Amino acid sequence: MLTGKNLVAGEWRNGDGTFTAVDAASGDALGPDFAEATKQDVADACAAAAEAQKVFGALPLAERAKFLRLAADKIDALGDDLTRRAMAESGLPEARLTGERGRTVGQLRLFAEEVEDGGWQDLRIDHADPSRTPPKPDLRMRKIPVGPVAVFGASNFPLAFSVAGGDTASAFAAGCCVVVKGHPAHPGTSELVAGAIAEAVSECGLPAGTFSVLSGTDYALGEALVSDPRIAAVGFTGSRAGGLALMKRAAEREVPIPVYAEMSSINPVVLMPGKLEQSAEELASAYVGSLSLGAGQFCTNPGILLTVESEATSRFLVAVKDALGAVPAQTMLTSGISDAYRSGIETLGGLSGAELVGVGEEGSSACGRAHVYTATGSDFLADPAFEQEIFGPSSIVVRCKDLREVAQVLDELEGQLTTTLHMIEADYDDAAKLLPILEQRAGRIIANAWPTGVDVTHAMVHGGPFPATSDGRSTSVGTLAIGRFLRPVSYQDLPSVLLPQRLRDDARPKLSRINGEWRALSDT
Ligand SMILES: NC(=O)C1=CN([C@@H]2O[C@H](COP(=O)(O)OP(=O)(O)OC[C@H]3O[C@@H](n4cnc5c(N)ncnc54)[C@H](O)[C@@H]3O)[C@@H](O)[C@H]2O)C=CC1
Ligand SMILES: O=C(O)CCC(=O)C(=O)O
Repeated sequence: MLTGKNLVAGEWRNGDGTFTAVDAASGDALGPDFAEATKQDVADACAAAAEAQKVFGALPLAERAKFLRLAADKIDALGDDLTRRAMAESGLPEARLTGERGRTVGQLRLFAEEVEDGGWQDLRIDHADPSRTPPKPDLRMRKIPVGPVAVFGASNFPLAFSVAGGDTASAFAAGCCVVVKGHPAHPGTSELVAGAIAEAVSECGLPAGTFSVLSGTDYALGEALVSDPRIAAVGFTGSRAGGLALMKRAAEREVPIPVYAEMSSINPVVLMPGKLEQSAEELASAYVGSLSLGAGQFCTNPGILLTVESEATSRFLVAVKDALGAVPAQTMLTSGISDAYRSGIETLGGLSGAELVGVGEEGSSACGRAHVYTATGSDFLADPAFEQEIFGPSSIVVRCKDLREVAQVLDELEGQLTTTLHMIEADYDDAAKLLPILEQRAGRIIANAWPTGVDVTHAMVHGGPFPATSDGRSTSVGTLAIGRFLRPVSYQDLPSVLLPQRLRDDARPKLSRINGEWRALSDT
């Protein structure tokens, strides 16, 4: 079924040389050979995207929504072939990938509803007042797509953060054409999804340049894509080094562009004393479950847990050791990622004050073995190396002498995607004192749950201050993500016939801001 070719504006192309997909568990090659996309492919995909942008960016919202829904249907129709290929390439289990497929099509459909709602256009009208000195002009504002977006597929979510993942869905919803740099760890999965979207593009009568997918192993491919003058913004999920390199490239362009990169986060979890006293064993088992989920390959992994030194903390650590003993080693996404995990663990274990709490079961070299370390608050504060993200099933329990030291550690941490408080009512006064710090540190604050697992909704923020993301003012999950790929335009004193339809006096948008007042449809 697979051709190994890249999708360049509707055309399936061979490239310059080939690379091989690898079965994550066995290390065996998976056919066919995959084409390395060329610089010419980048140039052609971007030129076609710029042309297609004129049509796709101007589509009526109902048609844009129809395209998103058809794309979701086409991915659904790939059925188990898609799941099986993603399982082989990523080593992730069937249940996880079935769930991820549901999330992927679900978010395309949610964005379709969001497109139709139109509230994200943020329509504003300020009527003219010729009697004012100086005369006040008529001003009408809406948000429009920024232009073609480059999306870097992530290795750890081969569906929900890849070819048709959240970045692609939100860029399409904003009205932007998309050129994807496919992740070389799952080229077959990428090709299947690319084919589904290409069919939706064609059946909706959209220009073929609306969507392209270029896979390859060479960083030069991603650099060429970010450098292309027709690309207007970038979405990325991956390593801190990769995100920083692409941000630098984007900033050095003749016309710099924004890069929305989600990179590195250790997601601090605080066990408040009242809750820990009551539920040490239960918390330990849930903690080990969260840190080892999906071989720990989540940017929301709870990489650091903070407690206050006590008898309950000792009980918690014993329970963590016991729970870890039963955690099977799980296949990691790539040999590079499992090598990086092993070396990260070795570095952490060698830091002054780090003590091993326990380990999971041992597995093959393709697997990640769960590890939990502990250190005191003062050892942690003495060495910034403790807060390096280790991508995999590991975490560190930091034992602080009191809640002031907990606050101090939180205050010293870099920006995070999430922060979590486990608490009972008796802890609320102390929790209230920590909240201002947590808000400064992260994009999402969680109570009595674990950070892994991100709901795709309207109020979700999957973002946070650097290095969690390159721009803490945005999110890569949920409908708010559309805002990354929009820019505002004001129309001053334009004759009504030349105005965008939704800004005319006879239009009835659901919500708009007229002379500063919010108007719902029923008021107009
Ligand atoms: N925090 C997170 O959500 C994630 C973190 N990671 C981290 O990244 C490491 C490597 O995993 P990958 O998924 O392969 O991420 P990666 O950042 O190495 O690669 C992601 C994509 O960006 C491209 N890329 C990376 N560096 C580039 C550069 N300098 N110039 C141009 N293109 C570049 C790659 O070709 C790939 O398509 C993991 O060991 C882990 O530490 C990986 C996935 C998610
Ligand atoms: O936990 C999730 O569902 C999303 C995590 C994520 O964005 C990531 O690991 O890259």
